[in-house]
This record gives sequence, C-alpha cells and structure tokens, in this order.
Amino acid sequence: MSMDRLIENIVKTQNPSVVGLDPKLEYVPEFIKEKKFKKYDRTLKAAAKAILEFNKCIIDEIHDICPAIKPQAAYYEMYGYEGVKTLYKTIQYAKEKGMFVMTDGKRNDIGATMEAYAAAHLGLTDVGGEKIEAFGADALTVNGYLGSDGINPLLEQCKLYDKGIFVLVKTSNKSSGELQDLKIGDKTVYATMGDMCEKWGTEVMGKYGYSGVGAVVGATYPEQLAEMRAALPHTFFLVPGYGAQGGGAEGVSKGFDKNGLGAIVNSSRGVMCAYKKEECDEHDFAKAARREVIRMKEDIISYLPRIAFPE
Ligand SMILES: O=C(O)c1cc(=O)[nH]c(=O)n1[C@@H]1O[C@H](COP(=O)(O)O)[C@@H](O)[C@H]1O
Repeated sequence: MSMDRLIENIVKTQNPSVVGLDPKLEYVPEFIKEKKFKKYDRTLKAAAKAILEFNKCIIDEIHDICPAIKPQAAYYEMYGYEGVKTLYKTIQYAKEKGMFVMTDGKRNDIGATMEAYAAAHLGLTDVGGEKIEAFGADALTVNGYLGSDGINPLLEQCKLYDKGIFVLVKTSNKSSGELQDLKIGDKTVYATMGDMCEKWGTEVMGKYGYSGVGAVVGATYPEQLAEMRAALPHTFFLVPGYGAQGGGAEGVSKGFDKNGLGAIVNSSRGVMCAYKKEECDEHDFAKAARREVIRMKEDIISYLPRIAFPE
C-alpha cells in the first residue's frame, strides 16, 4: 500500500516532512536562468528547462534526508506543455532517487472524468491496448466535495497500482472556514469530509494502520489538527502551511500519533527559497535547501516522542 511506502521512507530518514517543488521562475537562481535563456531565448522551453535543472539539483541534495516531494501541478502548467514535461521528468527523477512523489493537483470532477485523472496521475493510460504510465506519481491531492463517485475511480487505481490520495479536509488558507467550518447538524463540513476519508480508506488499508486515503489538514489550524487526529485514526495527514504560511512545529505536532507517524508536513517556498533567506551565494541554493530541510526536520521532531513503526 502506497502509504506504507511513505511511512517506510519517513522512518528510514527519521523525517516527517515533504518538500514542495512549486518552482516559479523567479525562485530559480539567475545563473541557471541565464544559461537557459542563452540557449533557448526567453521562451517557455527555457523556463521549463531552468526549472528542471533547479528541481534536480534540489532533489540531488535532499533525497537521502527527505522522504518525499510534492510538485504542485499549477507551477508547471504555467509554462505550458514544456512545463508539463518538466513535471513528468521531475516525478521520474525523484522516484529514481527513492523518494515518494505526491502530485498536488487537487483534482475533482464527475466519475467519468475522474477516471481520466486517475489514469493520468496514478494508474496507466490505455493506448490501443498498450498500458502506459503517463505521470506516475505515488499519490495525488484531490477534492472530495463531489462525493463518492468522484473518489471511487481513484480508489480503483490505488488498489491496482499501489497508489494513494490526499483529500482536502481542512485547508490551510485564511478563508477555509467560510465553508469548511459550517455545521451540518452538530458536525462541521470538514469533520464530515474527514469521516468520508475514513470510510473510503477501509477499501485500501495498509499494514501500519493507515489507509491509502489521506487527508489534507493545514498547519495553520492546530486545534483542528488535534481534533482530526483523534477522530480519524486510519487517515494519514498531509499538513501544508508550515513556514511561509505561518504554521509552526508545535502546532503541527498535533497531527501526529504516539509513534510520531500519521502526518507529513509540507514546506515549499521555505525550502526552495532558503538561499534567498540565508542571503548566501546563489550557486549554493541546493545546499541551502538541504540546510533548511535539516532545520525543519529538527524543529518538528523536537515535539515528537519518536518516529517508529507501530509495535
Ligand atoms: O494540498 C496542498 O498541498 C495544500 C493544501 C492546503 O490546504 N494548503 C496549501 O498550501 N497546499 C499547498 O501546499 C503548498 C504550500 O506552499 P508554501 O506555503 O510555499 O510552503 C502549496 O503547493 C499549496 O498549493
């Protein structure tokens, strides 16, 4: 089960965090951009090639200390088909290095269309009987607000190809409460969505007590993290919002279980732009990313009892 592979990577690296690769061109050091502009002019191709080099350098520096990456599709789509090619190559490169890859697509649609998303990102695409991997991530972020018929096609691919999904439950943004905190009877919308994740997850249980259906719960809402951890014992959390959005280590610790498992904390800008914050030589950007990954890991695990497989 895919969440088992993620947990094994977390225990191996003793690091419950994921690096978000959301690479706007402005985050890429000038020396890389200049090189690509010289070769390809100021084109989408140059941007996509610069981003690929940036990503690969970061992956080279962090793959031994970080269990996973989370490329957000929007930052690749922004550079057109060349950008989408870079997304594919980034996923493949990280997987070759043993990292778990969660594509952040926040996909959602009716069942028939979700079948297409599921084939694209998690399963295989049928080309005249030939089954081909299109993107090949280990997991995908999705929006469950269309209900079960939007999620079932993903579960099918999860079962067939050992993949996972992370469903939006309580998002990290400021206005998330406008809808998600409303009550249906005596239960909030986000808690109701959390219950649905537990239910969907029963079809894809893993060996460490967590299912292939995870939930996104923002680092900016520690109380809700604690509430959801208690309510959803089999649901693994993706926790974005640490660092750049103001979430801190003590707050995110509420999303973990007694073994220091059950959650993985994302930081994107914090790691990608660490060299800017440090004001170090831009040639040192990947080493600065590594330093930030180590700092973030130490920060988070200082609030956890341990990180170990359940006894
Ligand atoms: O699904 C997500 O990853 C996500 C959900 C959420 O509630 N909040 C959130 O920030 N994210 C994503 O997590 C990343 C956060 O980036 P930084 O704020 O730069 O660390 C971005 O890729 C967001 O799209």
